[in-house]
Amino acid sequence: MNQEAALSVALIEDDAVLGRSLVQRLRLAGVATHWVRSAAEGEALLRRHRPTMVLCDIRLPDESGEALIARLMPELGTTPVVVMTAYGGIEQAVRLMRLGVDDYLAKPFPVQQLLHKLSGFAELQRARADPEAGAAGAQGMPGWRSPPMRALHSLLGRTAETGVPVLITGESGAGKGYMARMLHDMGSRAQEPFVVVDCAALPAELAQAEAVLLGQEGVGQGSAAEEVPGLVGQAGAGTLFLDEIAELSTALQARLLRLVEEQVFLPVGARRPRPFRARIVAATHADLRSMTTRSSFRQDLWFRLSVLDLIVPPLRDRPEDIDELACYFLRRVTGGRAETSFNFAADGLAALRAHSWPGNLRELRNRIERAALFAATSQIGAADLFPERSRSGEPPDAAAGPHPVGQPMSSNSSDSIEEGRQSLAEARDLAERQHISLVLAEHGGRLGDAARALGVSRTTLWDRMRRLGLKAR
Ligand SMILES: Nc1ncnc2c1ncn2[C@@H]1O[C@H](COP(=O)(O)OP(=O)(O)OP(=O)(O)O)[C@@H](O)[C@H]1O
Repeated sequence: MNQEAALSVALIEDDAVLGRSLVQRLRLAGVATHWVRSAAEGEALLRRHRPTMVLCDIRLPDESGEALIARLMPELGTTPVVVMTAYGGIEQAVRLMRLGVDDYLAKPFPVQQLLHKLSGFAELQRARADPEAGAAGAQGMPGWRSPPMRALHSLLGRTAETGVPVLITGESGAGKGYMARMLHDMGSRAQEPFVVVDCAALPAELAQAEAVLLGQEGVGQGSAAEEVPGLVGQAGAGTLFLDEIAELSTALQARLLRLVEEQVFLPVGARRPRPFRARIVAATHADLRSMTTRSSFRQDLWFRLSVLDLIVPPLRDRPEDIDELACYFLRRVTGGRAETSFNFAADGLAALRAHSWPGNLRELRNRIERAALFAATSQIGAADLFPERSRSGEPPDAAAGPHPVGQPMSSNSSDSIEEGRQSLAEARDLAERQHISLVLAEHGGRLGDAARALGVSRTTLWDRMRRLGLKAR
């Protein structure tokens, strides 16, 4: 390992023999090691010292390592935590990783394994500290600071190499698609195709949908007849990502079940099934479990898909991630010049932290992109990010025609209405237009979701939009 002198481990282990031996071996490898033997001492150590990595035993004399970590996790930030366990096996490891633990070592383990993990974490920390770092750095991986996201990251890492189906659930815009892509990129499938199936956009007619999904044999005439591969075949040995899986028709659910259970698929017109080698990752914001009780989703398929159930928490449940994500989106929109061209004013950051983010990361990204486009100064403030809250709105621009939904409405002051020129009806329509437009943008233009968020029926929303001159995207 390089730069060992800079590495340090906080070791919390009550077993004197193992503790002494680990200290010796780590010091020999040039790793500064602080060893304590109880949870209380561990807590005191971690409050005054931030190591490269925390290595903690699960059974401690005064408190369990699990309880200690659960309590300290919010303060540990991005400091990696590895637990040593002789008991419990995988169930315990999964529970610990849900707490935010980064990895575990089953006793007895070779010290080389520990050193390997340590150097990996050190590499990640260097990448995070370096703004020019690549995919593993802060630019490539923002929003993983909070305990639930750290836990998810650990789970992704552990399962990236396995082929088990994964079901990703979470609110709209929380990052399910992003997570699916990460799972693909983290394993050896990264070199293989990542094929997205938007289940909501498959043709309504079964034969057409089957052809898109499974492919079709004998397309064309006579000897020129050939097989047109479907999305399933195109996935090869990579990942087949089934987005919005709850939208899949009952007939296609049956085809998918065969794919998952038997690892084969039959293109339209083919006599012999083809082998299926890709990993299936499905995502939905719907509650599949309750759909199975209403028989709108097959229970057997749900069981098969949810071997590993990853829940992406909504942004409001991980406030620790907001600042980093906001800076990341700002850097992206300004082509990496955030520090020199744009910055968040204090009230801007405070407003971002206080918002409840019903549209999750998509809403955050949209608001920042819009603010960077329309902000009057290089300091992005609360009014740039939440223009709908400011008293002065923008005038309905008759000449511009209907405003496309999902795109921000201008908050440019030159467009704003001069005080006293608006009738009450105009002011109300303007506020309504802005609000509907924003909620639709937050929900990716999906009328159903936006209607739910606005507390009206789809038809009412559609009517209002028509009357206000708003067009669906
Ligand atoms: N950890 C992350 N870091 C950076 N950007 C992210 C992260 N997670 C999500 N995003 C971005 O946030 C936006 C929304 O994410 P994504 O499309 O994955 O959400 P989703 O949960 O799949 O939404 P939907 O259910 O509406 O399809 C995308 O632009 C995505 O690139």
